[in-house]
Amino acid sequence: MPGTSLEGIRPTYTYKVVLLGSMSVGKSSLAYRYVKNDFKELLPTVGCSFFTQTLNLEVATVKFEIWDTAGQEKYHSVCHLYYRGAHAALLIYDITNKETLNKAKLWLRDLEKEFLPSEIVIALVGNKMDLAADREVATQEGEEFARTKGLLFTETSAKSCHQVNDIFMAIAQELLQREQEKASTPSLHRRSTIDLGESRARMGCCQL
Ligand SMILES: Nc1nc2c(ncn2[C@@H]2O[C@H](COP(=O)(O)OP(=O)(O)OP(=O)(O)O)[C@@H](O)[C@H]2O)c(=O)[nH]1
Repeated sequence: MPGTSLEGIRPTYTYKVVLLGSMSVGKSSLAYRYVKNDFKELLPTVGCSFFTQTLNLEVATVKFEIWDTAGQEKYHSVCHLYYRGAHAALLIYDITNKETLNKAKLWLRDLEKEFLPSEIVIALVGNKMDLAADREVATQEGEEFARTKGLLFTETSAKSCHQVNDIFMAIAQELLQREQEKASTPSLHRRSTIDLGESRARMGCCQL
């Protein structure tokens, strides 16, 4: 019967996901790997770039709008504009560079000022796992920090395609679970649809 297929009744959720982290940790490479399943040695980001990816899951369609921010220090002051309205954030560091984990902790503090824990899903991501021989950050260190802060955690390699799909899938699952919880407690504020005014503001910010 028309309109009663699984496709017809499956809800669609659009989520803004921001990638945050120091310069050269691999933000663009992770987005590129996830969306294009490819890796390029040079992907410099000026200001901000934008990717979309759609996941057709059994219970819902999830559309990710992935905002890739430049890690250069000069962009840090405008970054709160990028993550405004975000549903999820990937805090990315480079496992071969301890300082990038310290910077990720500062990004987390920024996010904590802007969002309640229930408003955003945050994943801590140690990238460049293929360079484990040059590791400066032990897996346990990232894992332990993520656990104390209630973050999702994984180590990835955009280059060798390790755990890249998995972390985005974990984020999708967590967001959908929160949708279910919200549906069963209707008084809570729903954030699954994109407000057009808000969306226009975001486009403006991307032209910085
Ligand atoms: N070995 C290895 N190199 C990587 C990986 N991910 C990224 N790179 C390299 O690290 C460098 C920086 O990658 P980008 O993706 O441009 O990093 P970014 O965080 O987007 O950098 P900005 O846009 O400057 O903030 C590039 O030379 C990439 O090829 C990885 O998983 N493994």
